[in-house]
Amino acid sequence: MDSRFLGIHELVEVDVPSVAVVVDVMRAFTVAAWAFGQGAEKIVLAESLGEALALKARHPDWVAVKDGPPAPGFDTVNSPGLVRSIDLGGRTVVQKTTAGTVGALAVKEASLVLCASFVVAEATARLLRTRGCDGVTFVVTGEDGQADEDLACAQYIARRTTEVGTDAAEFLRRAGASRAAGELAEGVRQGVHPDDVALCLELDRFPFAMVAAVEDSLLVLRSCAVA
Ligand SMILES: O=C(O)[C@H](CS(=O)(=O)O)OP(=O)(O)O
Ligand SMILES: [Mg+2]
Repeated sequence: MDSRFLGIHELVEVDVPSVAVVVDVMRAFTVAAWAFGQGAEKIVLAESLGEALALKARHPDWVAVKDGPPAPGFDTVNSPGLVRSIDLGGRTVVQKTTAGTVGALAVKEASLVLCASFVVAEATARLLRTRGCDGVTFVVTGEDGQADEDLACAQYIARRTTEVGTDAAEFLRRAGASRAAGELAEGVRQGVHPDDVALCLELDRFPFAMVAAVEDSLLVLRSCAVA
């Protein structure tokens, strides 16, 4: 399998990828996986805070999530430690964050878009294996493609797709030593639960992959059971 690792801004220089894996470990796609774990039916990835609020206004039963501090109109923030205690059974979530949701929207034209983090790493690799994907573009969403928690996770999934026995330890160590992990632990970022970093480093917490596709002009993320 040919893998390339690009930041969001580098995507404008390449053709639309056939298969894209958008990685955001801290915290968008760890939060998304927890939302599905808590029963969410689907997650709409919003283009802007304004669109998220407009969708929430149109669908008051939807659960609106943003990163950073809490804000009027939003139900909660982009924190796995907080989302894990919300019952989302059958609900639609609308999520807007700085990096993860932006990265997914940047590749929405790809034939297959997966959103990933360590909590769904093996399921993501298994889906790539079963689909027989030979060229995969990994979108490293954080820090213009330099975020080591995202790059480490992307490299781990890429390796794991072809070498099933790949050990995660060194990749998880890098993520735990990343700038994002430090900022979350030190309280630099807002909307944080004390367990967030540990939850983002919980390998294969969930058995499903997460597939994004355009539905009625919205980019919708759904969990996908992988045999
Ligand atoms: O919520 C996050 O961790 C980040 C945003 S910030 O760096 O905390 O402001 O968003 P994400 O898109 O999940 O990387
Ligand atoms: Mg991030």
